[in-house]
Amino acid sequence: MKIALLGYGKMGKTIERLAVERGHEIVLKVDNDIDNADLSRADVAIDFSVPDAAFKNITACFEKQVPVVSGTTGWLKRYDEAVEICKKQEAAFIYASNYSLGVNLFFELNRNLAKLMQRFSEYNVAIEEIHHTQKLDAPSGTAITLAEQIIENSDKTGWQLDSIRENEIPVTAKRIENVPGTHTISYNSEVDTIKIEHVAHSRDGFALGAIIAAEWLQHKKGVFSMKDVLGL
Ligand SMILES: NC(=O)C1=CN([C@@H]2O[C@H](COP(=O)(O)OP(=O)(O)OC[C@H]3O[C@@H](n4cnc5c(N)ncnc54)[C@H](OP(=O)(O)O)[C@@H]3O)[C@@H](O)[C@H]2O)C=CC1
Ligand SMILES: O=C(O)C1=N[C@H](C(=O)O)C[C@H](O)C1
Repeated sequence: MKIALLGYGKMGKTIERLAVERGHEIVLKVDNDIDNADLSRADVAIDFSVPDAAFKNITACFEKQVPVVSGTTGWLKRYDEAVEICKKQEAAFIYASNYSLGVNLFFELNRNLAKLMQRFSEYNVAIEEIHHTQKLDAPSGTAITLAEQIIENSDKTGWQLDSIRENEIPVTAKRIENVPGTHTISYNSEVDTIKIEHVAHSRDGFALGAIIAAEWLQHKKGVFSMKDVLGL
Protein backbone atom coordinates (compact mmCIF):
# COMPACT_ATOMS: atom_id res chain seq x y z
CA MET A 1 0.00 0.00 0.00
CA LYS A 2 1.32 3.46 -0.90
CA ILE A 3 0.70 5.80 2.03
CA ALA A 4 0.60 9.62 2.26
CA LEU A 5 1.41 10.84 5.77
CA LEU A 6 -0.38 14.10 6.59
CA GLY A 7 1.54 15.22 9.68
CA TYR A 8 5.08 13.95 10.16
CA GLY A 9 5.52 14.50 13.89
CA LYS A 10 5.61 11.93 16.71
CA MET A 11 2.74 9.87 15.28
CA GLY A 12 3.70 10.30 11.61
CA LYS A 13 7.20 8.97 12.32
CA THR A 14 5.89 6.03 14.39
CA ILE A 15 3.44 5.13 11.60
CA GLU A 16 6.25 5.31 9.02
CA ARG A 17 8.39 2.84 11.02
CA LEU A 18 5.58 0.31 11.55
CA ALA A 19 4.11 0.71 8.03
CA VAL A 20 7.49 -0.01 6.40
CA GLU A 21 7.87 -3.07 8.66
CA ARG A 22 4.47 -4.29 7.29
CA GLY A 23 5.68 -3.88 3.69
CA HIS A 24 4.01 -0.55 2.90
CA GLU A 25 5.64 2.41 1.18
CA ILE A 26 5.49 6.06 2.27
CA VAL A 27 5.05 8.10 -0.93
CA LEU A 28 4.32 11.52 0.58
CA LYS A 29 4.98 13.37 3.85
CA VAL A 30 3.12 16.63 4.45
CA ASP A 31 4.12 18.77 7.41
CA ASN A 32 2.50 22.05 6.42
CA ASP A 33 -0.17 23.37 4.03
CA ILE A 34 -1.57 20.57 1.84
CA ASP A 35 -2.31 22.91 -1.10
CA ASN A 36 0.84 22.02 -3.07
CA ALA A 37 1.02 18.32 -2.10
CA ASP A 38 0.71 15.69 -4.84
CA LEU A 39 -1.63 12.99 -3.52
CA SER A 40 -1.84 11.20 -6.88
CA ARG A 41 0.55 8.32 -5.97
CA ALA A 42 -1.15 7.50 -2.66
CA ASP A 43 -3.53 4.55 -2.16
CA VAL A 44 -4.47 5.96 1.23
CA ALA A 45 -3.70 8.97 3.45
CA ILE A 46 -3.16 8.91 7.21
CA ASP A 47 -3.67 12.25 8.97
CA PHE A 48 -2.08 12.84 12.38
CA SER A 49 -1.49 16.57 12.13
CA VAL A 50 -2.75 19.53 14.18
CA PRO A 51 -6.33 20.60 15.07
CA ASP A 52 -6.26 23.63 12.71
CA ALA A 53 -5.16 21.55 9.69
CA ALA A 54 -7.17 18.34 9.99
CA PHE A 55 -10.40 19.42 8.25
CA LYS A 56 -8.55 20.85 5.24
CA ASN A 57 -6.29 17.78 4.97
CA ILE A 58 -9.23 15.37 5.18
CA THR A 59 -11.41 17.19 2.64
CA ALA A 60 -8.45 17.55 0.23
CA CYS A 61 -8.23 13.73 0.26
CA PHE A 62 -11.98 13.42 -0.44
CA GLU A 63 -11.56 15.72 -3.44
CA LYS A 64 -8.67 13.62 -4.80
CA GLN A 65 -10.57 10.35 -4.05
CA VAL A 66 -7.83 9.17 -1.68
CA PRO A 67 -9.28 7.18 1.28
CA VAL A 68 -8.32 8.95 4.52
CA VAL A 69 -7.76 7.74 8.08
CA SER A 70 -7.63 10.60 10.57
CA GLY A 71 -6.52 10.48 14.19
CA THR A 72 -6.04 14.19 14.77
CA THR A 73 -7.97 15.40 17.80
CA GLY A 74 -9.37 18.84 18.67
CA TRP A 75 -11.12 19.60 15.33
CA LEU A 76 -14.41 17.73 15.80
CA LYS A 77 -16.71 20.77 15.66
CA ARG A 78 -16.36 20.24 11.88
CA TYR A 79 -16.74 16.42 11.91
CA ASP A 80 -20.39 16.45 10.70
CA GLU A 81 -19.43 18.81 7.87
CA ALA A 82 -16.59 16.46 6.86
CA VAL A 83 -19.00 13.49 6.87
CA GLU A 84 -21.41 15.38 4.58
CA ILE A 85 -18.63 16.22 2.11
CA CYS A 86 -17.38 12.63 2.18
CA LYS A 87 -20.84 11.29 1.34
CA LYS A 88 -21.41 13.88 -1.39
CA GLN A 89 -18.08 13.08 -3.03
CA GLU A 90 -18.44 9.30 -2.53
CA ALA A 91 -15.09 9.20 -0.78
CA ALA A 92 -13.81 7.03 2.11
CA PHE A 93 -13.16 8.18 5.68
CA ILE A 94 -12.41 6.81 9.13
CA TYR A 95 -12.00 9.00 12.19
CA ALA A 96 -11.15 7.68 15.66
CA SER A 97 -10.09 9.58 18.75
CA ASN A 98 -7.94 6.54 19.54
CA TYR A 99 -6.79 3.77 17.16
CA SER A 100 -5.24 1.37 19.67
CA LEU A 101 -6.86 -2.04 20.05
CA GLY A 102 -6.57 -1.67 23.85
CA VAL A 103 -8.45 1.61 23.97
CA ASN A 104 -11.15 0.29 21.64
CA LEU A 105 -11.66 -2.64 24.04
CA PHE A 106 -11.58 -0.12 26.91
CA PHE A 107 -14.36 1.83 25.13
CA GLU A 108 -16.50 -1.34 25.23
CA LEU A 109 -15.75 -1.83 28.95
CA ASN A 110 -16.58 1.81 29.65
CA ARG A 111 -19.93 1.59 27.84
CA ASN A 112 -20.93 -1.60 29.68
CA LEU A 113 -19.73 -0.29 33.06
CA ALA A 114 -21.77 2.91 32.58
CA LYS A 115 -24.89 0.82 31.87
CA LEU A 116 -24.27 -1.26 35.01
CA MET A 117 -23.60 1.76 37.26
CA GLN A 118 -26.69 3.67 36.08
CA ARG A 119 -28.82 2.09 38.87
CA PHE A 120 -26.39 2.95 41.68
CA SER A 121 -26.70 6.66 42.43
CA GLU A 122 -24.36 6.44 45.43
CA TYR A 123 -21.42 6.35 42.95
CA ASN A 124 -20.11 9.52 41.27
CA VAL A 125 -18.25 9.09 37.99
CA ALA A 126 -15.08 11.03 37.06
CA ILE A 127 -12.61 10.89 34.14
CA GLU A 128 -8.88 11.65 34.31
CA GLU A 129 -6.46 11.75 31.39
CA ILE A 130 -2.68 12.22 31.48
CA HIS A 131 -0.59 13.11 28.41
CA HIS A 132 2.82 14.52 27.47
CA THR A 133 3.43 18.25 27.75
CA GLN A 134 3.44 18.94 23.96
CA LYS A 135 -0.22 17.99 23.57
CA LEU A 136 -2.17 20.92 22.07
CA ASP A 137 -5.73 19.96 23.10
CA ALA A 138 -7.38 19.25 26.47
CA PRO A 139 -9.17 17.16 27.36
CA SER A 140 -7.93 14.44 25.02
CA GLY A 141 -10.16 13.21 22.20
CA THR A 142 -10.23 9.84 23.93
CA ALA A 143 -11.49 11.39 27.18
CA ILE A 144 -14.26 13.13 25.22
CA THR A 145 -15.27 9.82 23.59
CA LEU A 146 -15.31 8.14 27.04
CA ALA A 147 -17.47 10.97 28.43
CA GLU A 148 -19.89 10.76 25.48
CA GLN A 149 -20.27 7.01 26.01
CA ILE A 150 -21.10 7.53 29.70
CA ILE A 151 -23.58 10.30 28.83
CA GLU A 152 -25.34 7.96 26.36
CA ASN A 153 -25.67 5.29 29.06
CA SER A 154 -26.50 7.31 32.20
CA ASP A 155 -28.49 10.34 33.38
CA LYS A 156 -25.43 12.61 32.94
CA THR A 157 -26.14 15.56 30.65
CA GLY A 158 -22.61 16.68 29.74
CA TRP A 159 -18.96 16.89 30.84
CA GLN A 160 -16.87 19.70 32.35
CA LEU A 161 -13.09 20.20 32.29
CA ASP A 162 -11.61 20.93 35.73
CA SER A 163 -14.89 21.69 37.48
CA ILE A 164 -17.83 19.92 39.05
CA ARG A 165 -21.41 20.70 38.02
CA GLU A 166 -24.62 18.93 38.94
CA ASN A 167 -25.34 16.08 36.52
CA GLU A 168 -22.13 16.57 34.52
CA ILE A 169 -19.02 14.38 34.40
CA PRO A 170 -15.90 16.06 35.84
CA VAL A 171 -12.89 15.59 33.52
CA THR A 172 -9.32 16.28 34.66
CA ALA A 173 -6.45 16.70 32.16
CA LYS A 174 -2.88 16.42 33.47
CA ARG A 175 0.26 17.09 31.44
CA ILE A 176 3.45 15.21 32.44
CA GLU A 177 6.59 14.86 30.29
CA ASN A 178 6.77 11.77 28.02
CA VAL A 179 3.42 10.18 29.00
CA PRO A 180 1.96 8.63 25.77
CA GLY A 181 -1.61 8.52 27.14
CA THR A 182 -3.39 7.30 30.29
CA HIS A 183 -7.17 7.33 30.79
CA THR A 184 -8.94 6.46 34.05
CA ILE A 185 -12.66 6.20 34.80
CA SER A 186 -13.52 6.22 38.52
CA TYR A 187 -16.80 5.57 40.26
CA ASN A 188 -16.48 6.94 43.80
CA SER A 189 -18.82 6.35 46.74
CA GLU A 190 -18.50 7.16 50.45
CA VAL A 191 -17.16 3.68 51.12
CA ASP A 192 -15.13 2.68 48.04
CA THR A 193 -13.87 3.40 44.51
CA ILE A 194 -14.22 1.30 41.36
CA LYS A 195 -11.69 2.16 38.60
CA ILE A 196 -10.93 1.09 35.06
CA GLU A 197 -7.74 2.38 33.43
CA HIS A 198 -5.93 2.20 30.09
CA VAL A 199 -2.22 2.99 30.07
CA ALA A 200 -0.40 3.27 26.74
CA HIS A 201 3.27 2.23 27.08
CA SER A 202 4.27 3.84 23.76
CA ARG A 203 2.66 5.27 20.58
CA ASP A 204 3.00 1.94 18.74
CA GLY A 205 -0.55 0.78 19.58
CA PHE A 206 -2.10 3.98 18.16
CA ALA A 207 0.08 3.77 15.03
CA LEU A 208 -0.54 0.07 14.37
CA GLY A 209 -4.31 0.58 14.75
CA ALA A 210 -4.23 3.46 12.24
CA ILE A 211 -2.28 1.33 9.71
CA ILE A 212 -4.73 -1.57 10.14
CA ALA A 213 -7.60 0.92 9.61
CA ALA A 214 -5.89 2.17 6.41
CA GLU A 215 -5.43 -1.39 5.11
CA TRP A 216 -9.13 -2.06 5.82
CA LEU A 217 -10.35 1.20 4.20
CA GLN A 218 -8.23 1.00 1.05
CA HIS A 219 -10.88 -0.20 -1.44
CA LYS A 220 -14.04 1.02 0.36
CA LYS A 221 -16.34 4.05 0.05
CA GLY A 222 -18.22 5.62 2.94
CA VAL A 223 -17.79 6.80 6.53
CA PHE A 224 -16.59 4.23 9.06
CA SER A 225 -15.30 3.86 12.63
CA MET A 226 -12.90 1.56 14.48
CA LYS A 227 -15.92 -0.50 15.54
CA ASP A 228 -16.31 -1.42 11.84
CA VAL A 229 -12.59 -2.15 11.44
CA LEU A 230 -12.38 -4.35 14.56
CA GLY A 231 -15.85 -5.93 14.19
CA LEU A 232 -16.87 -4.80 17.70
N1 LIG B 1 -6.36 8.95 17.35
C1 LIG B 1 -5.26 8.45 17.92
O1 LIG B 1 -5.11 7.25 18.13
C2 LIG B 1 -4.16 9.40 18.30
C3 LIG B 1 -4.30 10.73 18.02
N2 LIG B 1 -3.27 11.60 18.23
C4 LIG B 1 -3.48 12.95 17.75
O2 LIG B 1 -2.73 13.11 16.54
C5 LIG B 1 -2.30 14.44 16.39
C6 LIG B 1 -0.79 14.46 16.16
O3 LIG B 1 -0.12 13.98 17.29
P1 LIG B 1 1.48 13.97 17.39
O4 LIG B 1 2.07 13.27 16.23
O5 LIG B 1 1.78 13.53 18.76
O6 LIG B 1 1.77 15.55 17.26
P2 LIG B 1 3.08 16.25 16.68
O7 LIG B 1 3.00 17.69 17.11
O8 LIG B 1 4.29 15.46 17.05
O9 LIG B 1 2.88 16.16 15.10
C7 LIG B 1 2.01 16.96 14.36
C8 LIG B 1 2.70 17.29 13.06
O10 LIG B 1 1.81 17.95 12.19
C9 LIG B 1 2.55 18.95 11.51
N3 LIG B 1 1.70 19.95 10.87
C10 LIG B 1 1.52 21.26 11.19
N4 LIG B 1 0.67 21.84 10.30
C11 LIG B 1 0.34 20.86 9.40
C12 LIG B 1 -0.49 20.84 8.24
N5 LIG B 1 -1.14 21.94 7.80
N6 LIG B 1 -0.62 19.66 7.58
C13 LIG B 1 0.03 18.55 7.98
N7 LIG B 1 0.85 18.53 9.08
C14 LIG B 1 0.99 19.67 9.77
C15 LIG B 1 3.45 19.50 12.58
O11 LIG B 1 4.52 20.23 12.01
P3 LIG B 1 5.23 21.41 12.88
O12 LIG B 1 5.75 20.73 14.10
O13 LIG B 1 6.28 21.90 11.95
O14 LIG B 1 4.14 22.39 13.19
C16 LIG B 1 3.91 18.21 13.26
O15 LIG B 1 5.03 17.65 12.61
C17 LIG B 1 -2.78 15.17 17.65
O16 LIG B 1 -4.01 15.79 17.37
C18 LIG B 1 -3.00 14.04 18.66
O17 LIG B 1 -3.94 14.36 19.64
C19 LIG B 1 -2.09 11.18 18.75
C20 LIG B 1 -1.90 9.88 19.09
C21 LIG B 1 -2.93 8.88 18.89
O1 LIG C 1 -1.91 13.61 21.65
C1 LIG C 1 -1.70 12.43 21.98
O2 LIG C 1 -0.56 12.02 22.24
C2 LIG C 1 -2.83 11.49 22.00
N1 LIG C 1 -3.97 11.92 21.55
C3 LIG C 1 -5.17 11.18 21.43
C4 LIG C 1 -6.27 11.82 22.24
O3 LIG C 1 -6.36 13.06 22.27
O4 LIG C 1 -7.08 11.10 22.81
C5 LIG C 1 -4.98 9.71 21.65
C6 LIG C 1 -3.91 9.33 22.63
O5 LIG C 1 -4.41 9.40 23.92
C7 LIG C 1 -2.63 10.11 22.46
